[in-house]
Amino acid sequence: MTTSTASARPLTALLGHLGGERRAIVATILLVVVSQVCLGAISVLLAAAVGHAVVLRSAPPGWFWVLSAGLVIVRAVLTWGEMDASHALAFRVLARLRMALFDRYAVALPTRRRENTGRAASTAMADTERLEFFYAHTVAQLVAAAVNALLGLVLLAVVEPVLALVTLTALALVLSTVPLGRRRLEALGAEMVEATGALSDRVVDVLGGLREVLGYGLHEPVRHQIRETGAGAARAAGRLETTHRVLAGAREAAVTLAGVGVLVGVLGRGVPAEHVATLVVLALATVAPVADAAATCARLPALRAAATRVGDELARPAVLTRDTPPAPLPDGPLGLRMHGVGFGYDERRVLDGFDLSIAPGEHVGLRGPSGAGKSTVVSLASRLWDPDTGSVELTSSTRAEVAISAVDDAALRATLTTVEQDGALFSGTVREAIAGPSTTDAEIEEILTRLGLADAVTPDSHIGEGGLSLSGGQRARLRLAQAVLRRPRILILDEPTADLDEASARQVTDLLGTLPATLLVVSHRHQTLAGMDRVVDIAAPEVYETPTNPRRPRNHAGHAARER
Ligand SMILES: Nc1ncnc2c1ncn2[C@@H]1O[C@H](COP(=O)(O)OP(=O)(O)OP(=O)(O)O)[C@@H](O)[C@H]1O
Repeated sequence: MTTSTASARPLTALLGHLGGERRAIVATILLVVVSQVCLGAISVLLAAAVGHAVVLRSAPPGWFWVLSAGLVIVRAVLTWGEMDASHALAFRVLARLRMALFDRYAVALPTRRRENTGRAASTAMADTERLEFFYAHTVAQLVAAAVNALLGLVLLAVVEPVLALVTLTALALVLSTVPLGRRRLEALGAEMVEATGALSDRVVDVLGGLREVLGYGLHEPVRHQIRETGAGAARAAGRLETTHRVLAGAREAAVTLAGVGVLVGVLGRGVPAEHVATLVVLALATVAPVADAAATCARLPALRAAATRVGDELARPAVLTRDTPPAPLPDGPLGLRMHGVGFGYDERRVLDGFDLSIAPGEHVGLRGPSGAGKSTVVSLASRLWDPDTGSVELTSSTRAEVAISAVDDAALRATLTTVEQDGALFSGTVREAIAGPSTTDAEIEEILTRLGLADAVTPDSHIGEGGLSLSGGQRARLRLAQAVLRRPRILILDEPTADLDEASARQVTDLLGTLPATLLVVSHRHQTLAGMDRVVDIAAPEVYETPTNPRRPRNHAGHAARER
């Protein structure tokens, strides 16, 4: 669910997110304006040369060639510079818009509520690409057409006011095509953006669930859905193109009218024959760029729809807030305390007044019925989301507690590592997938051995996209290895042994028992929970089990007695 900013000027509103690029946009506009005027001047000079040669049967004077050659050189340099500048600007605009969106997604988390990420992806990828072109090229084109038209009209008015009047009429006709189909273009543009968003949703869904498509034989229904959604997008695009073509025809007619009108005016007013071509070309050079700009304006509704979607995404309410300045983390072992935590997805409450306190260095298990909210506790304890009520704090034996929301994000991630139930591994080698910046191969080999993976993979083994070439249990253990190699002070694990056989689960439990980190482990498996100092039942958090792991030396003296 997004909150619409409903900005009346969505394209202008996004300028606020382009920061330093506004200067570059102005510079590109200046380049394009001068380049456009040069082009107009070259066309008019050539027409003058032709008129001179055909009617007077003589070559134009020397200054003419010098001026023409100078303009051609200036235009060539400007075109080159403009291409260079506007391409670079387009990339930077794209990067800025995407970074602004990703920054917002990082605190607004579309996945927190059951939203389809395809739409967010479509906005971040496709809409931003449409807009990149607008800020880097279109604005400059519109301004250049306006300046060029103004100069052309002034020149024509100086030579012969009637010609300026005829050209002005043609310009008015060209411009009248802009509001002409506007409502329809707006509706069709919004429909097309909506339809391509829906298509993106479907495609992202199917790509994410390819195995299910194969496993359940869903080819036909999936194909049908994509075909239908694609056909909807194609129909919207088709209607949009037809409207554009009709309007383009009207604009061509207006440009032709300008040429013919000026020709008639010139002939009627007895202008010398050698100037006829010059004046007709001047009129055409005045009107044609405006016709191109009008064609661009006709595409603005689709761009406005894209800008509205980007603006809406950027206005998503944050579910993570950042305190500034960030609070420093205490040194030494850290504990974790959740106090009176309440949380719900949309209207549905999952946690209400939830309390959990883990002493520095303590290993705590969390269990409870399916759907009771254990993974939600993991997300809140890891600060992937913020609670609606209550607090989550990091505690230390030497300093006052620090609200987890007050800790700088990078410092928090270096301190607290979470292994989620369905977490992903990146493709590449085992080393690339699991090693931290200073991890040695010896450390990787040691942990692979301890987790029973050394026979299956080496640091150089390729694991495929998302670890596809591994079994589910191997993937789960590699994700654990990745977390352990980061040497976090707090490690939070959601079902680390769910995919494992007894022997592998025992290896994991044994490894966890030797970790100096503070541990919170969600599990349904008795054997895994038995390795913890203490187990909390989420359904009855006030009832704490007695320590189940006499093998592990307790390094959090006093805490357990206090809790029980
Ligand atoms: N992203 C989400 N959007 C909306 N509701 C959600 C979301 N994630 C979980 N829920 C709902 O919140 C409730 C708690 O889910 P959670 O995954 O925390 O339970 P759990 O105790 O970890 O379950 P399990 O043991 O089955 O993994 C469930 O009813 C679930 O449907």
